[in-house]
Amino acid sequence: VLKEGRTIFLLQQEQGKLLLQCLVYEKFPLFRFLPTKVNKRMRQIYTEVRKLLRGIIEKRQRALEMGKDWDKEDLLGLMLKSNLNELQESQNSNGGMTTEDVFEECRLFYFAGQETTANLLTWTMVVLSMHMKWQERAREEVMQILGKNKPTFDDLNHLKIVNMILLEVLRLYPPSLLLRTVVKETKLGDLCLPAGVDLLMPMGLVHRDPEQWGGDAVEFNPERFSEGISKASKDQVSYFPFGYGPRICIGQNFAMLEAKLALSQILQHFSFELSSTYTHSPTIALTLQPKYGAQIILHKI
Ligand code: HEM
Repeated sequence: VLKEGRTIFLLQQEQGKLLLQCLVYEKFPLFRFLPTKVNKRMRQIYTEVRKLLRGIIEKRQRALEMGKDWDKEDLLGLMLKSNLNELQESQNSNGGMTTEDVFEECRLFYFAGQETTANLLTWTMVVLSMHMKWQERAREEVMQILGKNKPTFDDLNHLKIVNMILLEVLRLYPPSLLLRTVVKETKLGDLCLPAGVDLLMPMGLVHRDPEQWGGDAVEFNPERFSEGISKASKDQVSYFPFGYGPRICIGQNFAMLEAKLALSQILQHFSFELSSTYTHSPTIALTLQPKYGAQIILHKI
């Protein structure tokens, strides 16, 4: 599954890049049906990912039906088990999710969880290279709590400075876009938004609004999160790197845990600085990315 998972990540990454070339479809919707190179490759990737994921799902489904693997508590297992339980309880073949539904959920999880978390880590490395004082503070905390040991779940929850740093990076460099489509005519303040309009939440602007964050709004200052998220800005709704409301990121705790796990191990073993070839140019390309890459030099410690 690990090997298939890696292939799925690579294919979806390529799919994301191709998707950027499809923005023209907004203006020319019929383009999406033409047999262009991009369209053909996108369809090919979809089919390949579908085959790989369905293979993983069906294999697990068969194992569960034979009474095996009920103790595996991963996401796929949870979805399939709850599904089988529901089907048994409702005695109704329409209850529960279909294999196709489970496939779509898995595809979404692969897509939503990969580049976002990778970007958070990338920007954290960039910003900590620009602010050596914070890199040292983070390393001190990591060494005090973990020494050179492998982090446990409990250890990661005690990393307060690292947590503040990640929250501040998510404020200044939120990886994800937040889009909404107006479904019926809506009045918003003085604006009248007609149905069908696409909205892009200006997360980056709200996260840097001096009225909310104070005079140092554009500066990197993790200290502002020292008393938690709710005390960092004037209104709590000014901070939404993981979205807001009922569709808030379901993977947010997992993402923070992954980032802490990776960052703490990097800090344990390396100090790092920016290469002179680095050019700071955050660019939105599905996620917020360093336009010219993030060239970082690591020194073993
Ligand atoms: C730093 C990392 C991450 C950021 C910044 C992020 C951000 C977001 C945002 C802003 C949304 C809301 C989208 C909307 O309302 O339109 C979202 C949704 C979602 N995220 Fe994340 N995410 C991250 C990591 C993850 C991870 C690691 C996973 C899974 C393992 C994940 C799975 C999902 C899923 C499944 C949704 C859709 C939830 C729904 O519609 O109910 N995300 N994410």
